[in-house]
Amino acid sequence: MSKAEIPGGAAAHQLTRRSLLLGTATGTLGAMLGAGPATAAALGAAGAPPDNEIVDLSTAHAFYGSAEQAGIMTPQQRYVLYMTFDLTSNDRADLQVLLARWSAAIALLMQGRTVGQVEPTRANSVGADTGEALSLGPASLTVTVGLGPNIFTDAYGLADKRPARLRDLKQLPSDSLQPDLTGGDLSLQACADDPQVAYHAIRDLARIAKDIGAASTRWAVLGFGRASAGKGQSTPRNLLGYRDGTRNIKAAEDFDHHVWVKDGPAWQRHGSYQVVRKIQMHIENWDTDRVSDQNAVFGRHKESGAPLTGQKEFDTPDFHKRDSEGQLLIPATAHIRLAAHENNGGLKILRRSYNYTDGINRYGLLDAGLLFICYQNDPAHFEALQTKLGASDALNEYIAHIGSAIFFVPPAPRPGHYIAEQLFT
Ligand SMILES: C=CC1=C(C)c2cc3[nH]c(cc4nc(cc5[nH]c(cc1n2)c(C)c5CCC(=O)O)C(CCC(=O)O)=C4C)c(C)c3C=C
Ligand SMILES: [Fe+2]
Repeated sequence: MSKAEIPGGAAAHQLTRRSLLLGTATGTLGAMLGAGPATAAALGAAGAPPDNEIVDLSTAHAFYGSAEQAGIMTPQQRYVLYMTFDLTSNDRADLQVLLARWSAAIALLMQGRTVGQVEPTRANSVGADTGEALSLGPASLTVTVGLGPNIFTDAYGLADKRPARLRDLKQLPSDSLQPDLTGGDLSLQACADDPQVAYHAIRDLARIAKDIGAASTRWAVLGFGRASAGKGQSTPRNLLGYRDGTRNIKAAEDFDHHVWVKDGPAWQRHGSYQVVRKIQMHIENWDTDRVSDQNAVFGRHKESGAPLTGQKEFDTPDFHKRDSEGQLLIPATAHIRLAAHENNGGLKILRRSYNYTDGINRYGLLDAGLLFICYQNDPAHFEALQTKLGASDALNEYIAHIGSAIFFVPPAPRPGHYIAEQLFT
């Protein structure tokens, strides 16, 4: 995804204290101050340095210009605000206006601009933009729009336009879905390196939907600490303490083969199917488990991220290797054995997940988990993996799938056009 300079003094913005966010304070400050006790203390037991990453909050991604919408192949930003919406109007013109106005607004937001005046010229009128992202910079914001299965019905005259593989997900083993965390007619995935920038984008887009009378909010999750890595990124950790994203899709040919839709009408090509699962973690139970057992759950070492058959994070797992007693080193129920493409006929999905927390539940326990977001050119690929994981994954003892949704993400519009415009022609 291309980086673009923002108009109006982005370069000046670039090196202000606000515009640079340090990946790990100990790591980057340690390097600036010289290696001292703080840096030494930050080294893990394995002697590995912390993951340094400097985030440039003046980076902007382009809304127009790529065939695909931003926010899928884009290097993963640090935060997400993910929200789904219910349509509140049966008039297809309202949906059309919503997609047109959202497209224009997203193009501005991704440049770090407002969607309208914060302080209107007529002082006694309502601001078009809520203002909380003024001067925060674009922060690599991407907003990705998804269309849910219920849009493609006779009610909107769109029944014959439904993408071939868009349908509700089938019931899956391990489903503990809560209706208020499930479904939606539209989705917005706003990712940014500043959570306030992501929040502002969704808030102001929700305002536009309400203003038109086209859609209302359904469910939302604020995610942090990206739990998977794209090309060129170091692998972050999920809330169970494991590196997540080591064997994620990174190569362009894998995107072509597994992520982008290549068939059907032109308006669907370069689109993708977005599947989202809100997965709650039983963190206190996990924290009482022995690390050897935790390693067996994933089939990887906690600190290094190496497979149990290797030494380094990116060593290829050997799913046949056994110990001297004939036991598989990566157990039969290990998460990576069940999910690996080698054991699923070559099937791969793109994971773009985030950690989340909802604070503390009514029992005083940590209410947190993983907002699992994945992209693939056929949602049956997610279903195949989750059918297997839901039935046998050792991880199931520590997680519950409580939310779920599926959307078709159309390609990016050409300049001067809006998302999914061809639906209405
Ligand atoms: C249906 C697909 C998947 C769900 C749901 C899922 C949930 C989930 N995963 C982790 C943590 C890890 N997953 C890892 C690897 C991995 N996971 C999936 C799929 C789903 N995970 C795949 C396809 C893979 C790659 C397997 C491989 O090829 O080896 C890993 C290991 C590191 C990595 O490669 O990313 C971790 C750790 C959690 C915590 C979770 C639900 C809460
Ligand atoms: Fe996984």
